Amino acid sequence: MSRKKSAKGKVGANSPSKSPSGKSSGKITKSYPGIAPLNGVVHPSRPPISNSSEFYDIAFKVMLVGDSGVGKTCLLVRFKDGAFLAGSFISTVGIDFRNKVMNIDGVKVKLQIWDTAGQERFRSVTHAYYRDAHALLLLYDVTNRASFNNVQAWLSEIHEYAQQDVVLMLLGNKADSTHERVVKREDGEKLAKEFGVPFMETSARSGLNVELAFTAVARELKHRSMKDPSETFKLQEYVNKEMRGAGCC
Ligand SMILES: Nc1nc2c(ncn2[C@@H]2O[C@H](COP(=O)(O)OP(=O)(O)OP(=O)(O)O)[C@@H](O)[C@H]2O)c(=O)[nH]1
Repeated sequence: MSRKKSAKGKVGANSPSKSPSGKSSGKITKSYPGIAPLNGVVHPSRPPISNSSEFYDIAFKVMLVGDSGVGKTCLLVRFKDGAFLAGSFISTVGIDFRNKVMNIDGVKVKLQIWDTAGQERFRSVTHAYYRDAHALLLLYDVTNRASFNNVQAWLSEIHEYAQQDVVLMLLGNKADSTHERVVKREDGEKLAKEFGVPFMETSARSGLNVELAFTAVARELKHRSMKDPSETFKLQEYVNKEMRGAGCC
């Protein structure tokens, strides 16, 4: 698979966007064409529009944020294509997205997942996208202490630019890198607890918890949008239960 990332960085310029794998994934505009109205308005299996090729009932925008190199693009590619982008690291330029439709208890939930550039120089570009995000996955790299130390700064940024009720989850990525690990799982758990954010470790390389992270977010968003009082959903409890079930951690 090509390791080439989107290299346009012309957000709002209506230039065709390239996915991390080099495939076209649609146009980048701030009006997000092809996405259902905000706050999870339910559509009776609406037909595909714009660049989406699958039917869905509800759609949400999810953003991946965190320092450069923590594995945002790799996590997205693992989730979308089930593959790992090995090889030399090429930083994302600007912002890009890919769609995935998930079946959550018979409801087709479409996630439009935005992969942002972690580099400081693109920060003003990504700020513009926070406001429309329904969920944010904030990543750090368990082999990079600085990326963990920066989590607090990312949370401040999120509080400043994102919606107040945005679904948020902290992910400690590269959990496969046992020898290079410098951030313990307990440290991630502690920090997450401190800020009241659900947490889990992931690995884009091995696939550990990647599907689970997106499924948990999709379930939370679906639950919120359906507002079914008979059903309660607690993201962290769901994640813990699923991980125990999988014999993990
Ligand atoms: N061992 C290991 N390496 C990973 C994992 N995820 C990503 N990497 C590697 O980390 C490097 C950076 O990954 P990217 O996904 O490009 O990082 P990013 O967060 O998108 O970086 P920016 O685009 O600069 O924001 C690449 O060399 C990947 O191969 C993982 O789970 N395990």
